[in-house]
Amino acid sequence: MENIYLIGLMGVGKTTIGKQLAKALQRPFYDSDKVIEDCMGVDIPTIFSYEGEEGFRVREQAAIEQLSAIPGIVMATGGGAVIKPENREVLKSNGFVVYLHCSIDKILYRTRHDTQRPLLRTDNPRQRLQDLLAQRDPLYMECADFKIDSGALPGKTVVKTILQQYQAALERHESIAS
Ligand SMILES: Nc1ncnc2c1ncn2[C@@H]1O[C@H](COP(=O)(O)OP(=O)(O)O)[C@@H](O)[C@H]1O
Ligand SMILES: O=C(O)C1=C[C@@H](OP(=O)(O)O)[C@@H](O)[C@H](O)C1
Ligand SMILES: [Mg+2]
Repeated sequence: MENIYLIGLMGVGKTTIGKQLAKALQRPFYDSDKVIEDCMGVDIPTIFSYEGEEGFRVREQAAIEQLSAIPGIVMATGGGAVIKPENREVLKSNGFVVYLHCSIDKILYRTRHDTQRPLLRTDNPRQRLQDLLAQRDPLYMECADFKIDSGALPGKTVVKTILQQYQAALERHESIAS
């Protein structure tokens, strides 16, 4: 319960909002993608090109498992973290899971100059995002303690709302435990 995990499609703002949340709570921040890149010494597109998505998923699972053992952290996951059932169990059982979502139009706009997301390197990124959302939305929903639109609201409001929901969940948790 102590940790906060951010899940959701590419470009919804997990990394950005996660950093702000951690700062507000004075907690350590980890981004599973960055941890994998730092560990490998290469970027995500390079890992995809050498090891494929499957190889990346194995590394992602290991990173999420290791990071989740650190108490009191805020972690931004990669958009596909929920694919593996093992990750879903780790997220659900170790923290407060926040599902960030926003419109596909907004994601396309935010990622229009991006070169770091191999899954968006396609002729039709809109279709790719729609397909990924259809596959993953039920998985995000399975894990989520709270879902919030990170496109319609200013970042500061998103952070403030998540903090309120997290505090309320902690209080509920403590009253059940006592
Ligand atoms: N609330 C926001 N308002 C405007 N731009 C944002 C917001 N959140 C994120 N962005 C921008 O959108 C892009 C994707 O954000 P990022 O945090 O990397 O998303 P994710 O980690 O979910 O893929 C970045 O360029 C970031 O600066
Ligand atoms: O949706 C996905 O499968 C992915 C999302 C990326 O993270 P962001 O969601 O932070 O962009 C990164 O993990 C990798 O490119 C795969
Ligand atoms: Mg990210």
